[in-house]
Amino acid sequence: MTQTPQPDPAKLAAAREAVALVRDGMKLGLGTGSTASVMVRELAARARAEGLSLRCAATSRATCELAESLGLSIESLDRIGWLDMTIDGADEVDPDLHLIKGGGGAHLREKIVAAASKRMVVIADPAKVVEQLGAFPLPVEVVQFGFETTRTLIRRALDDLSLGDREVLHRLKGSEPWVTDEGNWILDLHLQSIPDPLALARALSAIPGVVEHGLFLGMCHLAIIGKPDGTVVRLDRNADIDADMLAGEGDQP
Ligand SMILES: O=C[C@H](O)[C@H](O)[C@H](O)COP(=O)(O)O
Repeated sequence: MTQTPQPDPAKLAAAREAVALVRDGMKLGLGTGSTASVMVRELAARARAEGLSLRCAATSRATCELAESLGLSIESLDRIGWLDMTIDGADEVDPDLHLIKGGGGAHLREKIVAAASKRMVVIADPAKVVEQLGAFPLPVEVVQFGFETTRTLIRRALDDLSLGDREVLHRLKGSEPWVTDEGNWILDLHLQSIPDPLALARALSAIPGVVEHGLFLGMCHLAIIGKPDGTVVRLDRNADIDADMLAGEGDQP
């Protein structure tokens, strides 16, 4: 029998803390990625042990398959309607709880599900906590039609924001374009830093051909940061971030 590998202790701690927020009868959004997968496993185990009745919407095919394989019932978002809470991972979290998401290419569905939720809870390990967004390449989902034109329009928008000369790379899987669950392609914007996330978000959203970018601004209500020793830190918006939480320092996994 194939054994599930032991989860990273920091991700497990964050996932457990988030799953403890779940109440019987809730309607939940389930995120995507390695941290969200740990959460889905914990949620399924708790639901089974306590007989919780939950209705869940998944943010990707991968999460849907995992959740269903563990006995969670997945419905379409439109069938469930508004959700009580979404629990998801992130690639970066800043002190305002602005996020970069989409490292796994799921940010389009993730953003729709988060927007349909009363509360978005992000779970992450300390490496995701940053003072300023942008070291992680910003994913932008783009339709295939006119792809190079859209890429040029994005480069011009970056120029206008004094973010020119940055790499705008077509995400590949092997030698083929990486295709999202919605059948689109992804550009990864290697920006190093994003001094004005709101201006960038507005500029990207205004470009025809851009379906969705990975900036989640003002959407996250609570970030739960798991640490390798199994403890967690909760970050509310504008809470001071302890220096040792910052990426590259302190308790790294
Ligand atoms: O598209 C993927 C999602 O936005 C993930 O939540 C994000 O990439 C974090 O994933 P992980 O928990 O694997 O680092």
